[in-house]
This record gives sequence, structure tokens and C-alpha cells, in this order.
Amino acid sequence: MSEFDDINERGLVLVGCGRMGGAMLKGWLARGLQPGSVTVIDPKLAPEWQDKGLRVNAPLPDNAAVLVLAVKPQMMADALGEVPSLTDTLVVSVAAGTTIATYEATFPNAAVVRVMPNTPSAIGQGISALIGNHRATAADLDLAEALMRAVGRVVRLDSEDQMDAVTGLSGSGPAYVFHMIEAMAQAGEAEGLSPDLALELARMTVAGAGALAIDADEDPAVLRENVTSPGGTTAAGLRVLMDAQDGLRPLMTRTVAAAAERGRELGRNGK
Ligand SMILES: NC(=O)C1=CN([C@@H]2O[C@H](COP(=O)(O)OP(=O)(O)OC[C@H]3O[C@@H](n4cnc5c(N)ncnc54)[C@H](O)[C@@H]3O)[C@@H](O)[C@H]2O)C=CC1
Ligand SMILES: O=C(O)[C@@H]1CCC=N1
Repeated sequence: MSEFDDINERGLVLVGCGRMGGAMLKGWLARGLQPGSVTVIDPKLAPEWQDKGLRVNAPLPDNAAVLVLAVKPQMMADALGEVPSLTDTLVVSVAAGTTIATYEATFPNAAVVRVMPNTPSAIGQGISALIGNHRATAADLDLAEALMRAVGRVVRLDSEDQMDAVTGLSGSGPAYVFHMIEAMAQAGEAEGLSPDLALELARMTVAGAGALAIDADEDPAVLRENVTSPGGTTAAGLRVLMDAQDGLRPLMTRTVAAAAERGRELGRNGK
């Protein structure tokens, strides 16, 4: 008995198997989804997926349990045009911006769940937020949640309006953190460290701090204070980083706002 029994019997269709679709598929197969029950539609499927026993660019099953849409928002109209009408198939989309109403226009009777995952899903460390349409039952939401739990944690939203903020924070967020690693490494180089040493120190500092933030009982603010000796080095650094005008907080506010606004724009016009 597996959480994917119904899917193994009726099938899952994955439209778009790039970075996000591929990361999810990896997690599902590791959690017991049978490759033969998965139909992957992707005109440019990476070679790594060709010999895994998946149904690649094959005719779609009549009554698949789930249709997962993981193409770029700009390609969504084309992709939706290629999917025949569905009977009793849960539609799950991970696309940024594209609204539930867009999927309802194509599949008027379908239960739809919109999800925002992130790329740490590739190593089972993602976080996904999800929300369903009015046709999505508790069982539909549970199924979507089980799929996303295969690649990390899951939170449920109260309203679709929250999705663009989620996208700007946790969907895009890994890129901010990777840039922070780059910036910290460059700053170490500016202080005379070799590029390799600076990158190793920056990468492990971010990874370790992230792991501690998850593991510890204390808030991040307390963990920060634990590093900060009065009159010490961290206090000197944080005076710059936490400057009310020029510090990270106003910069991050503008960063997340810009990403969320782009999500809203994609939702309005799909481009
Ligand atoms: N990459 C990320 O960090 C995240 C991406 N997303 C969402 O996931 C979706 C996919 O993004 P990525 O995986 O990064 O893009 P990607 O470019 O890596 O993958 C998209 C895949 O779709 C395929 N494709 C294009 N047109 C198609 C069509 N008509 N039918 C079937 N397949 C088609 C492409 O060949 C490609 O393999 C986007 O909507 C994005 O907003 C969501 C959260 C995080
Ligand atoms: O950049 C993007 O539009 C996608 C959505 C969230 C992360 N990547």
C-alpha cells in the first residue's frame, strides 16, 4: 500500500521535465511511483530520462490520476493546447504567475491545485506552497501534498493572492541565497583569501547556518545574537548589514517585491 497506488494504477502525466519537473519526478520515483505509470511530455527531454522505463512523448492515458504542468509560464498556452480534455484528472501546476482561472478556462470541470515549489526539491529539501480551486476536494489536496512531500516540506495557503509573494520569497529565494554565497566569497577574496578557499568558507557557512536555523529551537534573531559578541567582529559587520537605510532588510524587501510583482504581471498577461 503506497500513497501513489491510485497514480500507479491510472497514471501521471508530466508536461515539462526540465529543472523543476525533473526534480519532482526524481523524488516521486524514489518514493515508489512506478516509471511505467508516468507519461512525460517534453519535446527536449534530457537524455538522463530516456532509459528509465517512463512513457516518453507517448499518447496520454484516458483517465490519468494527475496531470502535472511544469513548463515555463510563457509556454503554458501552447502546452495546454496539446492536452486533450480530461476526465476526473487532478491538474497540478507549478508555474509562476499562471492563475488557477487560466487552467479552469482549459479544463472547466477539473480540480486544480496550484503549487509553488523551489529547486532544493532536487535533493528532497524543497518547500512547496499549494492552494486548490473550488473543485479540489480534501482528497485532491492530500494527493497534491503527498506528491510535493516527496521532494520536501509543504505548506497550504488560504488564498491564491498569497502565491506571488510565496513565489518572490521561497520560489525565487534559492537564487538570492546562491547570490549571497557568491557575494560573501567575493568579499572574502577582497580581504585576501584565495577564490577556492573563500568559496568553500562561504558555501559551508550558508549551508551550516541554514541547517542550524532548521534544527535549533531558537528564532533566527537569537541565533544571530549568539554569534554576536559585544564589541566584537560580528557586531562591526552587522552594523553595515543591518543599516536601516542601506542594509539587507530594505534591499530584501525590494527584491521580494520585484519578484512578486513579476509573478503578478505573468498572471495578468502570461509573458
Ligand atoms: N526553476 C525554479 O526554480 C522554479 C520553477 N518553477 C516553475 O516551473 C516551471 C518550469 O521551470 P523550469 O523547470 O525551471 O524550466 P525548464 O526550462 O528547466 O523546464 C521546462 C521544460 O518544459 C519543456 N517544454 C517547453 N515547451 C513544452 C511543451 N509545449 N510541452 C511540453 N514540454 C515543454 C522544455 O523542453 C523544458 O524541458 C516554470 O513555470 C517555473 O515558473 C517553480 C518554482 C521554482
Ligand atoms: O524565476 C522564475 O520565474 C521561477 C519561478 C520561481 C523560481 N523560478
